[in-house]
Amino acid sequence: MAAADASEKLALISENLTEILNPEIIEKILAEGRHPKIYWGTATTGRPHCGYFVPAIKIAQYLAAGCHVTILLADIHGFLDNLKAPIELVELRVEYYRYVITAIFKAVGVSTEKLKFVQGSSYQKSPEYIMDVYKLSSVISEHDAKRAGAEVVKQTDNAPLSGLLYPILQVLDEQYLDVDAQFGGLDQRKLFIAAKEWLPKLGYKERAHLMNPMVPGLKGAKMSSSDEDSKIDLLDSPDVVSKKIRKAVATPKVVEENGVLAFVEYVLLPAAALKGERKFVVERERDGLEPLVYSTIQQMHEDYRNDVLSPQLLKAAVTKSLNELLAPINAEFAASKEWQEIALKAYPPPAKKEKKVKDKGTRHPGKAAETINVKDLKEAVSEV
Ligand SMILES: N[C@@H](Cc1ccc(O)cc1)C(=O)O
Repeated sequence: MAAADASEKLALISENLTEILNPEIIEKILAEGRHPKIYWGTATTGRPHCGYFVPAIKIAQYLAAGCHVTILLADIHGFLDNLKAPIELVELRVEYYRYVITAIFKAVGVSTEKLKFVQGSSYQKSPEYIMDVYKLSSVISEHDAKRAGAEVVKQTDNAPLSGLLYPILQVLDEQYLDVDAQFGGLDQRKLFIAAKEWLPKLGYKERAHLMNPMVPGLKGAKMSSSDEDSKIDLLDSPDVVSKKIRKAVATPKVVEENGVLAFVEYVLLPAAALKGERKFVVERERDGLEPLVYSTIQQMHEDYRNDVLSPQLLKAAVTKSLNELLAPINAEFAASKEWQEIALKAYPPPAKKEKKVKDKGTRHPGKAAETINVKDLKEAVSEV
C-alpha cells in the first residue's frame, strides 16, 4: 500500500480527536496495509439523543478509512453503574440502541458492512471472562479501580460494589473483543490509562486509545440524558427540534462553549464531507442577501466573532440541516412496528401524575436515604 494512502487514512482516523494514546499501534497496522480493529462501547441506559451523532461521525470516518469497527452494547455496564438501567429493561434497551444507531449510520450515508454490534452479556458471562474478572480483581487495588471509574461511574456515598467491577470489565473488553484500539470520549481517559496498565498484568497486550473531545451540548455543557432541554431526541419532530434549538444558548460573538457551533464542527461539516462535499450553507434570503457558504469551522468562527454570522442565522441553518439528518430516522421509526414496540417496552412512559420513586429499599447501596438529592429523584422518576 502506498505511504500516501496510509497517511490519508491516519488523517481521517485522527480528525477532530483530542488525544491518541499509543498511536504507533495504529500507524504500524496501516503501514503494513492492514485494517485496524476499533471498538466503541456504550452502556445501554437512557434514550440516545443527538449527542450520539458525535461518536457516530467518528465511527463513520473509521469505517471510511477501512477500519473494522465493533460497537459494544454494554448492557451489563448499564446496571453495574448504580443500576442506571434496571436489569429487567436492559435487554430491551439493547434492541432499541441497535435500531437507533443503525438508523444514524444510514442517515449519514455510511455503509455498515465493516460494522458489527456485540451485546456485552453475550460473552461477559463466559467462564473464561469471569475467571479473568476474578484474576484482575486480585491484582488491582480498590483505590485504583475507584480512580479508574471516577469520571464515568456515578459516585455516591455507600456506593454499590458493582461500580468497582465496571472498570475491570471495560478493560477486559479490549481483549475479548480482540481489537487494536478503543475509542471513546475524553471522560474515558482514566479507564483507558487503566487498560494500558492492567491488561499486561494478565499477559495481554496494550491497545491504542482514541479520544474525542467533550463536545458542549445545546446548553453549553456536556449533553446529558437527564436534562430534558439540553438534548434533542433522535426521534424529535421538526417542530420540537426547532423549538429546542431556538432556546439553545449561543452567545453572540462567542465561539467557546457554543453548543450550536460545536454541532456544526463535529457533526454537520464532517457528515457533509462523508457525503462528498464539506460544506455548510447559511441562507440569508430574508435579508435579501446571498447565502454564506462555509467549508471550514475556522471561517465560521471568524464570521461568528464578527457577527456576520449571527446566532439567529446560525440556529436557522442548524435546524434545517439537523432536521434533514433526522428525517430518515423518523421515517424509519414510523414505518417499523417492531421498533415502535421495543421503544415502548424499553422506555415505558411514566405513569401519569403519580410521582413514584423507584423503591430499591432503604438499605440499597448508593441510595442511603440521607444521600438522595434532587437529581437522583429526577432520574428515578424518569425511569419508572
Ligand atoms: N464507559 C462507557 C461505556 C462502555 C462500557 C464498556 C466498554 O467496554 C466500553 C465502554 C460509557 O461511559 O458510556
